[in-house]
Amino acid sequence: MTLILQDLTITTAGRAPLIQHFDLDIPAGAIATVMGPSGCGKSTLLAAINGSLSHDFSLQGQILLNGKAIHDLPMEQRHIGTLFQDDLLFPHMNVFENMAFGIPPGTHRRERQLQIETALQEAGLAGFERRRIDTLSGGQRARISLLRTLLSQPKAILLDEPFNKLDQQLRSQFRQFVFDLIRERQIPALLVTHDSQDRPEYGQLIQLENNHA
Ligand SMILES: Nc1ncnc2c1ncn2[C@@H]1O[C@H](COP(=O)(O)OP(=O)(O)OP(=O)(O)O)[C@@H](O)[C@H]1O
Repeated sequence: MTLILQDLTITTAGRAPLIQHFDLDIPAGAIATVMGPSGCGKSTLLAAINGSLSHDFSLQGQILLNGKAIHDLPMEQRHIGTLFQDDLLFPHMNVFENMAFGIPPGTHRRERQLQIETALQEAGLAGFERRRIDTLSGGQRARISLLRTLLSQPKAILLDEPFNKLDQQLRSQFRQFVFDLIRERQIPALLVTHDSQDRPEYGQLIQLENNHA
């Protein structure tokens, strides 16, 4: 699986292009990092990739996932998982119910149960199925959120500052957990961050400028 961005230009009416002639090639299991000042277009770039770009923007160029052009497909057909600063879990539901949202519809009940159980075991959270989200620690919630994304079998993962709300120690633990799973599953990933410590030791670094001021 590879994610390739080819000659991407993102514009909005009446302003200089936000992103211009942008190229990036992310092989399976690699994590590329995008950094840059506030407003330079990091989140907009991710939105262009996962199909949630606002209609205020226009996009030129190509986005290829495993060789297939996805830039004209609706979000649900792109198979891209995104993790945000907020874990977007439903606090009053339990872990099982939250994780079940990640599993493709039509999956048999027993199979769904097995997938959730296995994922929890691998993450050191065996037996957490019936725990309500609002009784979990920040680190546990972060892990559940990543597991839910992985259950949807994404072909690429976008990380939009997902470590931001965690304190220093949890932050480095969760970062390692995310990086290890991405490498293990051989999924291409794109990380957006303000903090150079969030970068994996390997992978490209792309510095965006603020062209849009
Ligand atoms: N719907 C929109 N229409 C027009 N301009 C927009 C829209 N949404 C965002 N922008 C502008 O696009 C630019 C890029 O925003 P974006 O959120 O991608 O930046 P960012 O690099 O992710 O910033 P931050 O680090 O603060 O999250 C900003 O100047 C923002 O004001």
